[in-house]
Amino acid sequence: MTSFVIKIPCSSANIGPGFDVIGLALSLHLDLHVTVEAKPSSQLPFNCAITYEDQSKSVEQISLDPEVNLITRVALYVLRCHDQRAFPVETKVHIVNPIPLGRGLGSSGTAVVAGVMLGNEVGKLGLSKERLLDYCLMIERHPDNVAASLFGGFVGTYLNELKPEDVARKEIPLSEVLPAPAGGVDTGIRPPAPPMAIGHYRKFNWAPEIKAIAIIPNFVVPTANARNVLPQTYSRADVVFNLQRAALLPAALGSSPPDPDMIFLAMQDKVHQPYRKTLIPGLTEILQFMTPATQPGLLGICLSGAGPTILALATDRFTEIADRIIAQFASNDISCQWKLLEPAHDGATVTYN
Ligand SMILES: Nc1ncnc2c1ncn2[C@@H]1O[C@H](COP(=O)(O)OP(=O)(O)O)[C@@H](O)[C@H]1O
Ligand SMILES: N[C@@H](CCOP(=O)(O)O)C(=O)O
Repeated sequence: MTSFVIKIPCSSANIGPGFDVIGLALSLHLDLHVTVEAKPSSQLPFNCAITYEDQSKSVEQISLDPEVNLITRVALYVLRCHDQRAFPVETKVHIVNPIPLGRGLGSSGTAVVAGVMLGNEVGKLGLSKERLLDYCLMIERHPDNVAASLFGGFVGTYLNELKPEDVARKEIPLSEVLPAPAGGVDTGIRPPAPPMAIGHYRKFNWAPEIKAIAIIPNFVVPTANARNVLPQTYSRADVVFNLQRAALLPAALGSSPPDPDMIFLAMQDKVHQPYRKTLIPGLTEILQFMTPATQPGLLGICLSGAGPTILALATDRFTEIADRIIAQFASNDISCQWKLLEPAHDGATVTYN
């Protein structure tokens, strides 16, 4: 028997102006406890049995069918790109998930990273993390959250300009990458493997004094919906506004001691947050009602990923800051939980028992 644990941090993407570019891995981890037994005890679909421990108090039921569950479906995609049609006999995957679903803390990106790591490990494929990022990008398609979860820390990401034939392969519909479940039947179709080097990342410094407060409202905003409210085109003024702030952000968050006014300014955004206010009651007020001048300890506030979670960066007075944001949500009859998190510098790890 082989057994190992895959650990993946959640993420907060964008950090204000870095829409689809900047991500931060945070200290809330999805764990997969995996065992592979050489002898089958029963006939399992695709040789895989899933158990799921929800520590996130989400209402959504996560499927335990390996063809449907996002993590095992992604693992099967990676395996099938390498001519392995199923998990090795007999794979047991126990998922322990404290990341709230659909709240902007990268639960789906973390699950996709978990899937590629799982496929790589059980298939003994020996793929590098750089190559695994290609597999993630065939599914998630924006690199900010998956690169943070895979590599850890505070990252800037970009997509490479690919050759025309590779562009076509990268843009293959998701339904061909992750085909609809076929009711336990193996269709034998080999899915499209990703082109090489779709995306890349660079780690930035993070000042050790800066902590992340995640204020998590009790409602879901699916990332797809939050992307659908964004415009197709932007004014030059809004693009320049974001470029100016995104260029400052890594230096602002990497400098010790932190400069609160510089960080607050560098976390402003005109590309995604103003449009997402239609999905998150009170968002505009929440992003503006306190500043480092009016709240000691505060450095900056932004939407975490596609929301609805709010990320407040701070050096101290964490409870006070969280309580003030929670009170703002409460004025719109929205209740929240909150967590004090730190950057997770290690990214996704595998530990053999
Ligand atoms: N651990 C998991 N296992 C299986 N599916 C997951 C897991 N985490 C997230 N998902 C899927 O991803 C969806 C949330 O994705 P998304 O809308 O992108 O929100 P988020 O901001 O949390 O990533 C969930 O509704 C669920 O279907
Ligand atoms: N850049 C993306 C990030 C989505 O992150 P998630 O945590 O909400 O999945 C976006 O803003 O749409």
